[in-house]
Amino acid sequence: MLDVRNLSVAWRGAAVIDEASFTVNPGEIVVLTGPNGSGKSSLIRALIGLSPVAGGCVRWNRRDVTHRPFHAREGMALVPEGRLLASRLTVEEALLLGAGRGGAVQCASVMQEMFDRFPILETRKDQPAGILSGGEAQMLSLARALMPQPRLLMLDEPTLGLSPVAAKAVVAMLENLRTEGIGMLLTDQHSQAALTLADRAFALFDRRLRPMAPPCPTPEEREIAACSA
Ligand SMILES: Nc1ncnc2c1ncn2[C@@H]1O[C@H](COP(=O)(O)OP(=O)(O)OP(=O)(O)O)[C@@H](O)[C@H]1O
Repeated sequence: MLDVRNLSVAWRGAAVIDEASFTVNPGEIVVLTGPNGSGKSSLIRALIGLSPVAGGCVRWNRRDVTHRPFHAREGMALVPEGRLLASRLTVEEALLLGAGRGGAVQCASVMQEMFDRFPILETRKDQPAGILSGGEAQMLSLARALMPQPRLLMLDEPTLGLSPVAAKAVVAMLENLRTEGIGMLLTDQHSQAALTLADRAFALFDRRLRPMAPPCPTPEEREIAACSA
């Protein structure tokens, strides 16, 4: 589904990523970990055209989209790091903003689907997004990214700054999305929580992306870890 080959990223000539290669398939969770400033955000933002690509290519459903505009990447969605939601919009308005090009009827039905997935958002739908707690705001970011019904979600540090309970709720939601066949690429500095989810994981260090050893847990090991968490 997503095939990244020898992708290099550079900000104003300063290399951040050298020749990263990996794939993400439907229903697969791929984790990128690495210290602060290693280039995790730059890498995932390059995949949707927000960071400057210095070489290599991004293939999306077998099409080269490396230098194509964002609309050529329909089916990809980004959940950015931190609380980037416009604080004065209500929860409902913030979701509508994520809906994209669907008609009113389709939009209403997807919105209801989001409220079914995230009941807390329905109870807060008329309130400003800016007053949500960290965990609720993360749920809203996730719901907003799901509104156009993507097949690949890219999540930048989805559990950063959350309480253990809120982080667990996000992780459970990602597990559910995986069972629905949505592929996910997520960055996580504190790799432990993310690695319990990972089908494959890579570490970014010295601009290079390296497969992580030891291998990621098997599905059975993940289930045991989830039960004992
Ligand atoms: N818009 C930008 N313009 C210039 N340089 C940038 C820009 N965004 C990121 N960088 C640089 O790219 C490098 C990697 O930053 P990036 O945010 O991708 O790392 P990260 O691994 O996501 O860090 P963190 O874990 O702290 O969020 C840093 O040196 C940063 O200063």
